[in-house]
Amino acid sequence: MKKGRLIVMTGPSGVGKGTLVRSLIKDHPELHLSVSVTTRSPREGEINGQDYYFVDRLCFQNMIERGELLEWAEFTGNCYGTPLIAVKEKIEAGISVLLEIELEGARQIRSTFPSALRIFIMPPSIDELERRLRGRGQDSEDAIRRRLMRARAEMDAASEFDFEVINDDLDFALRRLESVLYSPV
Ligand SMILES: Nc1nc2c(ncn2[C@@H]2O[C@H](COP(=O)(O)OP(=O)(O)O)[C@@H](O)[C@H]2O)c(=O)[nH]1
Ligand SMILES: Nc1ncnc2c1ncn2[C@@H]1O[C@H](COP(=O)(O)OP(=O)(O)O)[C@@H](O)[C@H]1O
Repeated sequence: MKKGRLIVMTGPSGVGKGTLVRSLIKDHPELHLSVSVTTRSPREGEINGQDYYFVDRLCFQNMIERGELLEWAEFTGNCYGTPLIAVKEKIEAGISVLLEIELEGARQIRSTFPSALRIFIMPPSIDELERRLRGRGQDSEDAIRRRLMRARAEMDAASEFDFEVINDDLDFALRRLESVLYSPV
C-alpha cells in the first residue's frame, strides 16, 4: 500500500496556521491533523484531546525519555511535541498527516523525516501579525510580546522550507496551499 505523506506547516504564532489548517481539514477529510502534547494551560474553549493533550512537565519529560515524541520543542516557556505513534500508524495506513508546529520542531523533522513536505506560512507584515495576535484576544500582553520576539527569527528561516505561503487574503492562501499539496510533482 502507498504510504501517506507527512506535511509540516510552520510560521509565526498568530499568522493563521490554525485557521488555515482547520479549513483545510474541513475541505479535505482525507488528511489527518496530528494532535500535539503541550505543557501550556488550556485557553478558554480548548478541549483536551482535540486541540492538544494538556499534560504537566513530568508527563512531558517521561514521553521524551520513552521516545514517544516524533519531535518536540520549547516555545515561549512551554513544551510542545508530536506523539509519534499516531503519525506512524496513519502514514503506514496510507493517510497523509498534517503537523502544525514551530520552527525548531520543523527542523528536527527535516533530519528525522527528510521526505516530509515542509511549508512556511508568512504574514503580510509584522504589524499585521501583531494585529492578529491582539485581535485573537487569547494571550496575555507578555505572551504576545514573547510571540512577536520569536516571530522575527522564525520568519528569517522561511527559506529553509520547500514552499512559502503568504497568508494575506485567507481564501487565496487556502487555494495556494491546496495547489502545493495536490498539484502533481
Ligand atoms: N515543535 C512543536 N511545536 C508545536 C507543536 N504543537 C504546536 N506547536 C507550536 O507551538 C507554538 C505555540 O502554540 P500555541 O501555544 O497553541 O499558540 P498559537 O500558535 O499562537 O495559537 C505554535 O507555533 C505551534 O505551531 C508540536 O507538537 N511541536
Ligand atoms: N488571512 C487572514 N486575514 C485576517 N485575519 C486572519 C487571517 N488568518 C487568520 N486570521 C486571524 O488571525 C488570528 C490568529 O490566527 P490563528 O489561526 O490562531 O494563528 P496561529 O495558529 O498561527 O497562531 C485569528 O484571530 C484569526 O481569525
